[in-house]
Amino acid sequence: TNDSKSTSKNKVVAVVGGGLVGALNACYFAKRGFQVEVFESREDIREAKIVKGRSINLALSHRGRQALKQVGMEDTIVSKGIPMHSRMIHSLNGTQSPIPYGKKGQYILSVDRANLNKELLSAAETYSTTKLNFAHKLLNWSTETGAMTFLRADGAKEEIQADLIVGCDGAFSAIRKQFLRQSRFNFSQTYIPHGYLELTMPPINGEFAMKPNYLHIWPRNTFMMIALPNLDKTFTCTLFMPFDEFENVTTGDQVIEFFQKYFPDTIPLIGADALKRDYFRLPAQAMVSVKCSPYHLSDKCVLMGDAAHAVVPFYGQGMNAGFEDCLVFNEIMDQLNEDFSAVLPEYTRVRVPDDHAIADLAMYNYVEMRSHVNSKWFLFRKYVDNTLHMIMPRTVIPLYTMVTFTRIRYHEAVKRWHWQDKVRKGELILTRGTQRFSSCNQKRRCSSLSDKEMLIWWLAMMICRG
Ligand SMILES: Cc1cc2nc3c(=O)[nH]c(=O)nc-3n(C[C@H](O)[C@H](O)[C@H](O)COP(=O)(O)OP(=O)(O)OC[C@H]3O[C@@H](n4cnc5c(N)ncnc54)[C@H](O)[C@@H]3O)c2cc1C
Ligand SMILES: Cc1cnn(-c2ccc(OCc3ccccc3)c(C(=O)O)c2)c1-c1ccc(Cl)c(F)c1
Repeated sequence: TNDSKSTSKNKVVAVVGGGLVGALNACYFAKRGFQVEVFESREDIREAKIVKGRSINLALSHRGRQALKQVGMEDTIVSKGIPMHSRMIHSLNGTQSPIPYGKKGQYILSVDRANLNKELLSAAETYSTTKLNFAHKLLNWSTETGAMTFLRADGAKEEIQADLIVGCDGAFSAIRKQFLRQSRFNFSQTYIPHGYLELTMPPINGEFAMKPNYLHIWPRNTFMMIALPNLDKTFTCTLFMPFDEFENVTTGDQVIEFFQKYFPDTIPLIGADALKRDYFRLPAQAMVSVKCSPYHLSDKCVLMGDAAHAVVPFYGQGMNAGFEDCLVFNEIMDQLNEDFSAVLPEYTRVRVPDDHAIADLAMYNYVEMRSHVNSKWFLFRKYVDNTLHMIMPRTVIPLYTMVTFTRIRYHEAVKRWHWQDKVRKGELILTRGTQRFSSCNQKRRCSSLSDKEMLIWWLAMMICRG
């Protein structure tokens, strides 16, 4: 109704954090007619040189694209992304095996992080009601009055009030610090023993060194490496390795020895000298998983993005989940007529189970990949997934497909995955042949599936193992 529009017109929303989620959120609130003030501790990255120490490119998938689409940014971002239609699994002997992600339209996009952030900041700035305040670092805020204290580049402190505070200040959120003092606020933080570092794979004779439209993966159990393509025809390779191992590799020769053993095909592509140089450019970065609830504090403050749920990057969903946070919050704003006292608790009720689910899924993927995913196992698992999905498209949807190519709520995808696994377990009983009736009497069937369906499962397994 008009009066709700007029009230949002003079309501101030403070977005703390001008990273990927904060910048997108600014677009969402500005589009609704709010006065938006973004406070970002760093200088304006559109003027600064490359930001070091962050992942250089990211995989954008369906959830993130839908969130960008809502504020008219999807085409701008997708046009500067590189589609990855399949994984390319690199075996130790240098064999490369492509496995498609799905049907024709199902691809993920490699996008440049800094460019994405710049585009979103500039998009936010196109709204007359948005102001971007750089070099403003939140020091503290009062949960009683909502007053925020910022430290400015000139060392002065500035106190700011707002009608709503949106904490988008990342995994080590200063906004969240005040939540920790509240009764019944749940918080957990886990650093995993792996670190990551990024290496650049340059073009060869002006062309990509590897096929560009693939997510290149070198699964080596404890060690994994991935490579995502960039518009300048380089690849950004991310090496994941336990910190203990990083500590063992301290000289250039040891780097070459390590790559010779685990990623031999990449040495000529990255270049031995570049490898020795880039490997020591920055220390390996840590990866943390943060879960918390509730995401809101009365009608005053709400956490989104990594500030609410930092996830380990083994599903390529952190940013996609944070972008989807903005979309879900916006949907609830529509449903509850922008009444913050109703919207915020509803956002917590709806979103916490989903963000906790993706945090758990990412951690599960990490544990699964580091424990027994080498290239053979990776290929086998994906062949099984794709074959069963082909045979029974409505009954079996691979978990990766539900997470990456649909907006099935993350926690629903997990529930469905467990159900499918139970059915798969049922199938295993069948394929154990004679054992089939040892564990249950002749009359009663061991699983709910019909013999015909069991036979299909069994055939599928045989095909995959073939
Ligand atoms: C190695 C790696 C690979 C990844 N790959 C992918 C991928 O392929 N796909 C994907 O979807 N996600 C990926 N992610 C996750 C993704 O990077 C994060 O989920 C995403 O950056 C979260 O965005 P955010 O805006 O919530 O937080 P951030 O990007 O951390 O932004 C927070 C912002 O707040 C600012 N800030 C912090 N403290 C304050 C303060 N006190 N006052 C003011 N401002 C402050 C920071 O300067 C920053 O600009 C990856 C992450 C890593 C580490
Ligand atoms: C950046 C990004 C975007 N998506 N994924 C991703 C993640 C996991 C996947 O499968 C898990 C699995 C394969 C085989 C058996 C169990 C689980 C697949 C897949 O199915 O291709 C793709 C990543 C990624 C991020 C880090 C590492 Cl280390 C990595 F390898 C990939």
